[in-house]
Amino acid sequence: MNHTTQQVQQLNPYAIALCATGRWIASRHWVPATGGNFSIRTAEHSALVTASGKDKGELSPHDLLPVSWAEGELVCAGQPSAETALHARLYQLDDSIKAVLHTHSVQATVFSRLIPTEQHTFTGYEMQKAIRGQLSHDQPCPLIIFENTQDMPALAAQVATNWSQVKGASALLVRGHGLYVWGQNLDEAKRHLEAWEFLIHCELERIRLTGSL
Ligand SMILES: CSC[C@@H](O)[C@@H](O)C(=O)COP(=O)(O)O
Ligand SMILES: [Zn+2]
Repeated sequence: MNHTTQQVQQLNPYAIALCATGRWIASRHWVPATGGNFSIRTAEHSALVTASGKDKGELSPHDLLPVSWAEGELVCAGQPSAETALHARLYQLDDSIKAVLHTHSVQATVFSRLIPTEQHTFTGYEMQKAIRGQLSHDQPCPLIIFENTQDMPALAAQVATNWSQVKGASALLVRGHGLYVWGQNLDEAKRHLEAWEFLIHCELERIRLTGSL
């Protein structure tokens, strides 16, 4: 990145907003040890994606790399997140997705390893209404769990194959790994993240106290 591009990125409102979001997420202890990654859509076939290996609580705007995709090919000048393929696939699957946030919280990681099935349905929590499309605590709120892999294009393909089950929930869990959420803008993605982390935390406590899945 040349000096002029770097200066432009310092003033990029998308990049500034994602850095602030990273500080907020890190303050909740949801992205330890460089875990997690974030992106925000900048046009139909492009997004800013966090650079790989950064402390996500200490991002500066030049750690947000422009990534574009066309006909399945990812193009980026630097080294974007190792999980860029999944971010890009989510944007391709749903035009209304404008931001994607991925976290590695203790609660999501432990919860994903306790649940043996491919889906867990939340019900009875008022907080479910913080999620787009959820109108009542009584409305079942499913969360799909994918098996972890280091092959990100394969995970992205799995998500695409199962998209009809996933999209209503605005989130997915990767077993032993972490949570992905998305939204129609960055604020909605943040709200979904906070709501899902809360719901997962509640379910984990319920399972711990009752011993029942
Ligand atoms: C701390 S290792 C975590 C990584 O393997 C990965 O899962 C992750 O979320 C962060 O990868 P990154 O390439 O920095 O975006
Ligand atoms: Zn991760």
